[in-house]
Amino acid sequence: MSAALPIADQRLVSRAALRLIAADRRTVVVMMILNVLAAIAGLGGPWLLGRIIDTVTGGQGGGQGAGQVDRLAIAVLGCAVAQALLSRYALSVGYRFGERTAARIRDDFLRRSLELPAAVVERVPAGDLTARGTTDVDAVATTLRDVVPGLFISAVQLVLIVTAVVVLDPALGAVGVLGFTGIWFVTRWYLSRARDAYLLEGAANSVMADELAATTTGARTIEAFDLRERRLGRGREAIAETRRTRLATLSLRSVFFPLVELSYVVPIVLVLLAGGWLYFRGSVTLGTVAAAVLYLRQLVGPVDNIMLWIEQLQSSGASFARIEGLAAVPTDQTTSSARPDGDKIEVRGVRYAYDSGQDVLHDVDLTIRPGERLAIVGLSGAGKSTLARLIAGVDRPDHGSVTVGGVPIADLPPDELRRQVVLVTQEHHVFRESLRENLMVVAPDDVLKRALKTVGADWADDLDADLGENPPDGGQAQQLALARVVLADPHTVILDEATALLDPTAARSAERALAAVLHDRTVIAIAHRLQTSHDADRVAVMDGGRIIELGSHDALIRADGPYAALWRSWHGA
Ligand SMILES: Nc1ncnc2c1ncn2[C@@H]1O[C@H](COP(=O)(O)OP(=O)(O)OP(=O)(O)O)[C@@H](O)[C@H]1O
Repeated sequence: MSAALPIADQRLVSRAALRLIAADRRTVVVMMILNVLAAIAGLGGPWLLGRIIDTVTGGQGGGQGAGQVDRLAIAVLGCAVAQALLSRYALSVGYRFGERTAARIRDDFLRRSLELPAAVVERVPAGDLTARGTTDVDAVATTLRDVVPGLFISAVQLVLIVTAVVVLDPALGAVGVLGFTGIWFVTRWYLSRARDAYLLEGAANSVMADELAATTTGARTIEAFDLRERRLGRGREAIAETRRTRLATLSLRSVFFPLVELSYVVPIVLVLLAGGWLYFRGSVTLGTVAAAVLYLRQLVGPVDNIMLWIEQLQSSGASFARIEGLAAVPTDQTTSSARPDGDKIEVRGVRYAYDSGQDVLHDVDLTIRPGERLAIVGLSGAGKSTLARLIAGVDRPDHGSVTVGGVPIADLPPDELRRQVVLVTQEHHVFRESLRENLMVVAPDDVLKRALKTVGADWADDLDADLGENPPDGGQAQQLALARVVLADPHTVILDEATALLDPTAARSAERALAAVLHDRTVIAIAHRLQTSHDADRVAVMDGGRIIELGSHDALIRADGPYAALWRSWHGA
């Protein structure tokens, strides 16, 4: 168990973000044009106010001056209305862009989750995939919808306002821009720490989700083995770690925002000082100084938003890196284009270890002849299920090869693999769908019903029955899984405790029925019952990750080796 899913590096995240923007580039262009127009309209106000001040201080009294001021004031109002309308329109275009892009991310996540090799999904902590698919996807979707459009507007406003101050008076513009450099250093300090801190927070969330999932799904086991205290301890540790990582990001924010607040005052004070000095020297008018200060005051809005959103971008950037991490999972699908030549399965010199631990299979050699019935027996932990997974193409051997018709089984594309080998274990998933959809194939009703009947599923007469509302019990789910195998009709079926959840009579009848359907198929059965190995053409005896005996039941009994001993112990002799 356990290796967590990878996290995408910054290069992959940037590339993914550019891909999302490119996918909706027309909207992005419209958004950009609307924002530029809105920001230009916003620039009119301070400039016109500066002109009003100059008109009044220039001593243009009387009717002519008042008329001029009235016209300027109406223009200020016009600019404000135009800015509001354009911004509103830009924002709604932005929201639509955000929602569409969020839907794309959700869609990609679902597709990538489904493409993950089964062996990877089995080994990653369940909470990790769940947290990425819920908390992380939601965080990115919210950011895309609310933050990205706003950030865009603010960035355009920022550029235009700074340009306006410089055009208004280059000297005052230079002082203002100089005053804002403090924010640059504060932001750099924050950004250099924030990504790692948010990644740690995301990882802690995953662990907590995993612990909670394990506690809820394992409720029965916890009760049976009195593991309450131990689970509580694990839960508390996970909660404490989540709190610690959240406090770390919180403390970064608690330094960042006050420093940003302070940085706003600096450029205004500097421009007032420089403006006053230039005014008394007669280099600028009072209106120009007032307009420059108003512009710098206007900068506070967009810069404030950008700072706030940079913060949110950090946390959702970490979420996006976790979502994109799925793309970095090696899909292991070196799908072979070669088609198997025949149905013979060959296991040659196979060694295998779980997660780079110790080998649990050592130099296993086995040839399975088409149409034969092979029973694999051995004590618990001998390696039977591991060998079954390799033959089913779920895992790949670390050394050696497992092939069908000369092609490595794990390299077969999923559709081809399903036609070749199907592994049936006691873990069957029943989807919250109709019985018909749960059978996984499109076939006429009578074919589906015949398959269900074959495996003794007499309860399953209504193909439209909603299994989400009336979930089948363990035995019924097992019959459903066996019916899926009958319908998939592969040439090799591996049964690993496939009937363990049925009562002995039902199990015997399901096995017999299955044997009838699979009479010309290759069947590999991990044998837990005497009858299975007795009825097999050959029996492979495993011990300590090796095949130590191979032959027919009769021959092995005659040889009086480990199988004969096992057989006697099964008999209770
Ligand atoms: N997912 C896993 N991660 C790590 N080790 C594993 C995993 N599954 C099995 N093992 C180890 O591999 C070895 C072989 O296990 P395997 O399940 O193949 O044996 P088995 O003969 O099928 O046993 P059983 O009859 O109890 O199912 C055992 O030592 C087991 O602990």
